[in-house]
Amino acid sequence: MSGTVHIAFEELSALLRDILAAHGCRPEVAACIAETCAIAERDGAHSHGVFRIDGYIASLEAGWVDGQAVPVVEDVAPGQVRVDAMNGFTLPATAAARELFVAKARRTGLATLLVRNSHHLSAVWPDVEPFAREGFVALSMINSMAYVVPHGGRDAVYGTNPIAFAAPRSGQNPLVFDFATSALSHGDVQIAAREGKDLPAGSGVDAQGQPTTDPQAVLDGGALLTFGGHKGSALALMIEVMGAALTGGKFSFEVDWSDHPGAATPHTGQFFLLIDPDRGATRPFAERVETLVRQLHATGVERLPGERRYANRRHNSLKGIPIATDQLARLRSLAGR
Ligand SMILES: NC(=O)C1=CN([C@@H]2O[C@H](COP(=O)(O)OP(=O)(O)OC[C@H]3O[C@@H](n4cnc5c(N)ncnc54)[C@H](OP(=O)(O)O)[C@@H]3O)[C@@H](O)[C@H]2O)C=CC1
Ligand SMILES: O=C([O-])C1=[NH+]CCC1
Repeated sequence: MSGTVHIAFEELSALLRDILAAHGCRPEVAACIAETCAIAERDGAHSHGVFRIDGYIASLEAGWVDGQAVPVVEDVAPGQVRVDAMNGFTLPATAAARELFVAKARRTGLATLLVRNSHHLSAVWPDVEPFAREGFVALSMINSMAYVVPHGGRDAVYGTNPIAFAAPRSGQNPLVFDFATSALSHGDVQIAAREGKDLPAGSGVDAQGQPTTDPQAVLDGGALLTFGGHKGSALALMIEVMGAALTGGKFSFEVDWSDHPGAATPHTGQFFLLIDPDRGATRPFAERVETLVRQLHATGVERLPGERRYANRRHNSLKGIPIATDQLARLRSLAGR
């Protein structure tokens, strides 16, 4: 049986960077994906941590995504930036547009960033949290691949379509949440299948459209449901509109990787909105957010979204990130070490 070791964030990030570089990513691309993947592992978001490295490699090896792509940034309006990721990953595309995007939001009070022709396989809160640390309210949405049946429909049309939100707090880590609009993320279904665990009732259907709690039945031609019935379904709909129709990316149901067996990175689009709260009517905004948080605590709320991740971050930054020894050995061999 494999034991567990603890590894420093920088060491894990460097290891993942070497793996991605060894599989065809240029250095800047490898660096930003490795960092986000290591952040997810450090903060305890295992569905989008090192477990995803095989998906990145599979998409690169299948020729589905271009690890060498150089994104093209377009300055289209006073409050709007577009990026064509050129069939590369989303993270380097947003990194390339970041400076212009932030400058526009500062100048005009708000700005949108529309990324298309891009592949996203990571957790979404690392995309928005840094903006809140710079004082912005940030929102992001991404559509993915058709794994989710719309409420009232028969077949999968939507992706697991996550939404992420971040806002500054006064003297505290930003208020952050992000989640899939499906009952579960596809990553959690894969992990449940690997660990031989059942899914919660009401999260998925099998290939015949019958309710199932068997993760393998969901993976083998079945589908997920949206969370919260028609309400989650409406959010998933909005994310298709914002992530694909608005950005110029593909709808989740248009992602066709049948010619690229093994590919695992959805080729769609990502929407970002930044708002400068200093242009709002409440100043200081972050203090106003604290008034709400105090009321939540007063009514007995002990856990705000994001707090588990911040606690994991504090702990694992001190003690190291736990990782199974056989998984670490495998990562080292993938890096050619
Ligand atoms: N790139 C992509 O296309 C996709 C990415 N994803 C990513 O997968 C990850 C997991 O998604 P998902 O499984 O839906 O999210 P989770 O259900 O794990 O978490 C959802 C959010 O709710 C918070 N939360 C969870 N439980 C509680 C609680 N009891 N009280 C208060 N807050 C709570 C979490 O905070 P905390 O983390 O602090 O617990 C988090 O912000 C996300 O990071 C998402 O971005 C998902 C789908 C597609
Ligand atoms: O877990 C998930 O649902 C996904 N993660 C990246 C694409 C879809």
